Amino acid sequence: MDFSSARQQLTGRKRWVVKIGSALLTDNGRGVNRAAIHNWAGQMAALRRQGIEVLLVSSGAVAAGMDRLGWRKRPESIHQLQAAAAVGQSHLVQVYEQAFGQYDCRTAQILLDHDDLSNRTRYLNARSTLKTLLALGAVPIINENDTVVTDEIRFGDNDTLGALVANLVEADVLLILTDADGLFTEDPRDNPAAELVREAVAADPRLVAMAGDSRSGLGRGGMATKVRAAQLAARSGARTVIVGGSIDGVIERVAAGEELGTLLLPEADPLTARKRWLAGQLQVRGQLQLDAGAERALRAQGKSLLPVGVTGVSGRFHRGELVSCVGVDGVEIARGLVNYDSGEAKKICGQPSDRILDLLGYRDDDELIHRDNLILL
Ligand SMILES: Nc1ncnc2c1ncn2[C@@H]1O[C@H](COP(=O)(O)OP(=O)(O)O)[C@@H](O)[C@H]1O
Ligand SMILES: N[C@@H](CCC(=O)OP(=O)(O)O)C(=O)O
Repeated sequence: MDFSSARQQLTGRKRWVVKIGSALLTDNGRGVNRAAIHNWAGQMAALRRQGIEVLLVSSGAVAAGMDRLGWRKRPESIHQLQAAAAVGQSHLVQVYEQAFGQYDCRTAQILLDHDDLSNRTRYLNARSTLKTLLALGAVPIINENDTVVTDEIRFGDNDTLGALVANLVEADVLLILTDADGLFTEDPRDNPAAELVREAVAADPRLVAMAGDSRSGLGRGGMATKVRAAQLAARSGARTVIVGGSIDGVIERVAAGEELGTLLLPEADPLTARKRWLAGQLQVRGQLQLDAGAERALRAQGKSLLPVGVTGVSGRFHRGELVSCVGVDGVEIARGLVNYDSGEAKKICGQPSDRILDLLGYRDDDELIHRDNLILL
C-alpha cells in the first residue's frame, strides 16, 4: 500500500464521522469542557463550509450528568448511570447546539441503540433520517440511548457506535478524537518511550496487541475499542484517524491532509469495500432493463448508467435505493444505488440526459446510477 499518498487522500473526502470521547470532553472530570466544545464546533462548521458533511458521535452524557447531580464517583448501579446519562445528555446537547449556533450551523440529536442498527427496517430508517439531516445541512449529534439500554445489548463505548454510524451512512472517514495523540506501540502511560504508529492497515493483527484499556476512569474502551472500530469502519471502506483532540485546529488540519495521529486504512480499495458493503446491506427494490450499448458500457468500460440505455423499469423504488440491472438476455449484470425514483426513471428511460430537465422539470444527476455506486456481478 502506498502510505505516502494516503494522507493526501483524506482531503476532498465528503462525509466524516467525528467521535469525541468522554476522556476529552470533561473538564478534568468536572462537567463538560465548554471551551473545547466551542472550538471543535467551529472547526466542524468550517468543514461544512468546505462542503464536507459531518456527523458527530459524542460521549459525555454520564460525565455531564454526574457533575450536575454533584456525584464525584461514577456510580456502579445501572439505573444510577442511566439517570446520570438522562440528566447529562440534555445539557450536553444544549452546549453543542449553542456552540454550533454561533457558526449558523443547525444540529439534531440522535440517540441510537443496538436494535436500531440490527433490525433491518430500523437500520434503513436511521440511515434515511441521517442522510436527510445531512442534506438539510444539519450536524447530527449522536450518542447511545443510555437510558433505555441494558447491559447485554449496550455498545458501551462510543468508538464502536462511531464505526457503526460510519457503516450506516457509508462515511469516507471516521475521525476519533481522544486524550492520547494516537495509537502508540504501547500505552504511553506505561512506557513513555512508546512510539506513535503513523499509518497501518486496520486489519493488521499487531495493532490489537499494542492497544490497551482506558485509564482515565472517564473513558470506556481505551485504544482497544478504537482499533476494533477502525476495523469495523473499514468494512464499508472508511479510513480511520485516531488523534489527540486537544491539538490546536486538529479537525481542520487532519482534513487538510496533515500527518497527525494514526491513520488506519481499509485492506481493500475503499470504493470496492463500500460497494461490497452496500450489496450485502440493502434489499433490491426494482429492476432496470438495459440495451446492448448500456450493458457494454457498464461491463467493458466501467461507465455510469445513463437513462438513454434503459429500456424498461419495474418495481417501486426511491432515490438512493438498490436496484438490479438486467442485460438483453435477462441476466442480472449489476446492482446499484439509483439517482431517481421509479416514477421518474420511467419518464426518463430511453432519453438522453439533456432531456431530463424537460421531462421532469428538474435535473439532479445526468446518470441513473453513477459508476461509484454500481456493483458489477
Ligand atoms: N497503545 C496505546 N496508545 C495510546 N493510548 C493507549 C494505548 N493503550 C491504551 N491507551 C489508553 O487509551 C486512552 C484513550 O481511551 P479512552 O480513555 O477510552 O478515551 P475516550 O474516552 O476518548 O474513548 C488513553 O488515554 C491511553 O491511556
Ligand atoms: N454513552 C456514554 C459514553 C460511553 C463512553 O464513555 O465511551 P468512550 O468515549 O468511547 O469511552 C456517555 O455519553 O456517557
